Amino acid sequence: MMWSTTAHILAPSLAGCAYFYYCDPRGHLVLIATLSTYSILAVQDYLALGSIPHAAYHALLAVAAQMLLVTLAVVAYRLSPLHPLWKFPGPMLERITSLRMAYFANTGRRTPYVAELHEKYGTFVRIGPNKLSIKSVDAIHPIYASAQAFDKAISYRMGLIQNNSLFFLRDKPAHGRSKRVWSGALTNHAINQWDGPMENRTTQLIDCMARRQDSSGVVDLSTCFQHWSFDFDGDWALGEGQHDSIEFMRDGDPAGVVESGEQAILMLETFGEVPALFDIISSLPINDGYLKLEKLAHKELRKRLKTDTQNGWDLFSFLMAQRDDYTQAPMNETDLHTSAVLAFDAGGDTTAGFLSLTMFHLLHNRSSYIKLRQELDDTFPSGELTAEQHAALADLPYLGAVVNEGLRVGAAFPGFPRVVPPGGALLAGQFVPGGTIVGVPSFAVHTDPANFWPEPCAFRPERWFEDGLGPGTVTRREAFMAFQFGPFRCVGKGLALREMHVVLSRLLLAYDLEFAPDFDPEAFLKGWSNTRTNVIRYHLRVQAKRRQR
Ligand code: HEM
Repeated sequence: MMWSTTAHILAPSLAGCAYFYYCDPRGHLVLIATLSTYSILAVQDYLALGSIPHAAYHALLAVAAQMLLVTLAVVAYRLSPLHPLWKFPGPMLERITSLRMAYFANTGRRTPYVAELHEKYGTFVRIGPNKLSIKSVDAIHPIYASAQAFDKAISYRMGLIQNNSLFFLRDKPAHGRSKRVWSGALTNHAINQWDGPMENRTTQLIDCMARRQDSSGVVDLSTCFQHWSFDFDGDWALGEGQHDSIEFMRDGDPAGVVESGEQAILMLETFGEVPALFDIISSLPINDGYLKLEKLAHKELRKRLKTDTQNGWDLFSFLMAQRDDYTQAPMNETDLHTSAVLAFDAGGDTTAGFLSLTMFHLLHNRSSYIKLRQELDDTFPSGELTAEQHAALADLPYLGAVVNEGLRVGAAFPGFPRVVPPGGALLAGQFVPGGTIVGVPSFAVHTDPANFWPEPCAFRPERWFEDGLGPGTVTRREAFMAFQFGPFRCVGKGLALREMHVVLSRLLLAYDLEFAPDFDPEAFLKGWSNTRTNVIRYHLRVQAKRRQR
């Protein structure tokens, strides 16, 4: 009896340890194996003892003992010198589990926490059992930008949900094919086609702000930016006039679609830290709240797929053309659907967040605001900025510096996770074993005095000019990671910059803006968290007065 009990506990425990050691554990398989083991043990005990409560209880004890043994073995291994990442420093808890990092990702604390860990431990920090954060510009090129840039890590796997849209593709050839299609929709020539709709949408934004002002002229600018961004994204992704339920500047967003998109990203980031748990969570029926954006995108896409407009400049004209191109792997309905959601998540929320942050810093640093307004007034003395003039905004030096600086202080991504190829790699002077997940934390790099000096944490657009903050100004452009580098870099960079240039310029030409009288800048900064996109919990509220000319 004793021998058989020991075998019941030890054999599955050893199998469990071997699985955890050799494989990337899939949560649902672990769950199924545990439940199966429990059932087998319970049936065996029932056949031997003839009592259901006893059999259930004994099996529970045996499975609990197995889980305890596996957990102890895994913890011992992760802390031991046998672990390949043994030599790298990091907090004890992160060496054992990624659960705390997942919690911080969920609460928006992950970015500052990783930056604090680098302050304490230096360039390399073990921030997960098999994960290193490397705060070094030297690591950017080999990990992200080189011809042999590393693959995306399993953090980009959405549990059991199938998602073959560009951002989630980890297979390089498939990713490359998809990227070519998206890139076609985002060339300079393609972006220029959107100047007209962008001009219309920005005129709507100016009117929308006027409509939403309260009696003292105060308006929630963060919400206006979100609505502008989703409306324009709808045009760009699905075609102008093709999405009548994504008109948030006109109709508002009573269903909370924008927030639902943020929630979905939060879920992805949280469980991206513990992909095995994502396998389980993603197979459960989840709260509908996360799916509002998905459902809306799906509804609009179904309508879009029925139209004949395949020769436009919108993303779906390109994606549908690829679907009909039989030299490529076919895009099915699910792929198109996930691409529509990606267009809103990657394009809408990101730009809106950066617009809020950049405008906040401009209003907080009045001299920068005045300099930018002067540059715009000198260039557009009538106060009018037409669609044909959009592209030329890229040549305005102070506007460019303001946008770069907004992206530098706001790009709080905690590190885009990639996998070191088999055989390992030399990164920032240290050998890192194959299979390790690595990332360079952009916020820590962007605020490192070695890369941006003086006042690395302050919003100072002048730093983007030579010696702009005095002799010895350090501005290492190779450390500027806002759009990432290499094969997985942001495909929407050109469009995002155009959007930021146009919206900021039109707003400063149209309005005199300042913080609302009761607006608290500290609360804004406290309420800002980065989960991948910037989440602004305490919205930017401004007093806006139409400028007279
Ligand atoms: C200020 C605005 C934006 C910023 C700072 C930004 C930044 C980024 C970054 C850092 C990545 C790499 C993410 C990673 O490796 O995990 C990325 C990827 C991506 N971005 Fe953007 N983005 C912005 C706007 C946009 C816009 C407007 C679009 C679409 C029109 C877009 C579409 C995408 C897509 C599809 C990817 C995935 C690319 C791939 O996997 O190859 N982004 N973005």
